[in-house]
Amino acid sequence: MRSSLTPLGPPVSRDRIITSFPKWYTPDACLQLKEHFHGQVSTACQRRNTGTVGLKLSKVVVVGDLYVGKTSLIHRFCKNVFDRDYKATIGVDFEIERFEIAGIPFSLQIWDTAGQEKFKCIASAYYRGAQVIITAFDLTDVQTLEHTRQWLEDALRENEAGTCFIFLVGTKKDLMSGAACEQAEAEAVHLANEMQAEYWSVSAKTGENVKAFFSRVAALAFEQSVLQDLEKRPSSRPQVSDGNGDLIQIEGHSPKTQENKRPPGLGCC
Ligand SMILES: Nc1nc2c(ncn2[C@@H]2O[C@H](COP(=O)(O)OP(=O)(O)OP(=O)(O)O)[C@@H](O)[C@H]2O)c(=O)[nH]1
Ligand SMILES: [Mg+2]
Repeated sequence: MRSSLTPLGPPVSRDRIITSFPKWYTPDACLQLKEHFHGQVSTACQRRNTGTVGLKLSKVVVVGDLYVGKTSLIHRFCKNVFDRDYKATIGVDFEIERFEIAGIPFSLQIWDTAGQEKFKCIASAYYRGAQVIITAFDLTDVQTLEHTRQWLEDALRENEAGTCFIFLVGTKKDLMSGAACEQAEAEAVHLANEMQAEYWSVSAKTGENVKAFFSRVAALAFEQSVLQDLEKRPSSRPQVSDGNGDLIQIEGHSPKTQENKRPPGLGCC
């Protein structure tokens, strides 16, 4: 993960305060099923011992075909607006969204990229250093789902293997209902599992699931950032798990738990 330092700002708005771990959309395609912050993370937050996590920006990159609704999704979350007119993104754009998670400030830098082929080489220059990759498709257009594999491959090529959380997001949920929606979601869940991604259906038009989705993204990125920060610290004593996900220290090793043995971002359901 590549992060940059950002100055402290005014207090975050109430709806960006996360106190408990946000839930997945469906247990059939989710990155982790646990409902609480990692024991070490909770302890670090309580002790305000989260290092530089509160001062950094975590990079989120949103990719997918043109017209699937990437910009609309980001604008719904960051500005609470929806524009029915299509204005193609040219190259890239970004928004910074501030949270308070378990009492610690945390910011996402959300990169909106162009889906149009002619802008692809500009957009792909910004894939590097992503902690989260969101691959978006239009629930009403199955071809856009098929193309997400390629979008993901391109984004992963610019990042270290196993370091990114991957989300697959079906947009325009307001246009789907009944059996057609169930069918589209079932196909997407299947692909999400192949991609080792977490699946969400959202609507930028109605706002359905948009806040819940980004809260989930923020919480997973935050937890990973705190764990990485803790791991980087020199430890004079080795540690063993006490069986509850917390650690007991012994002589001379760095922290390791059941939960962080697998590189975060690889499906762990
Ligand atoms: N009904 C409905 N329309 C949506 C939704 N999200 C986006 N749209 C519409 O879909 C069109 C494309 O949306 P954009 O957000 O501009 O798509 P994009 O993926 O950013 O497109 P590029 O920037 O070209 O890659 C616009 O006309 C939006 O109003 C949604 O949730 N529901
Ligand atoms: Mg756009």
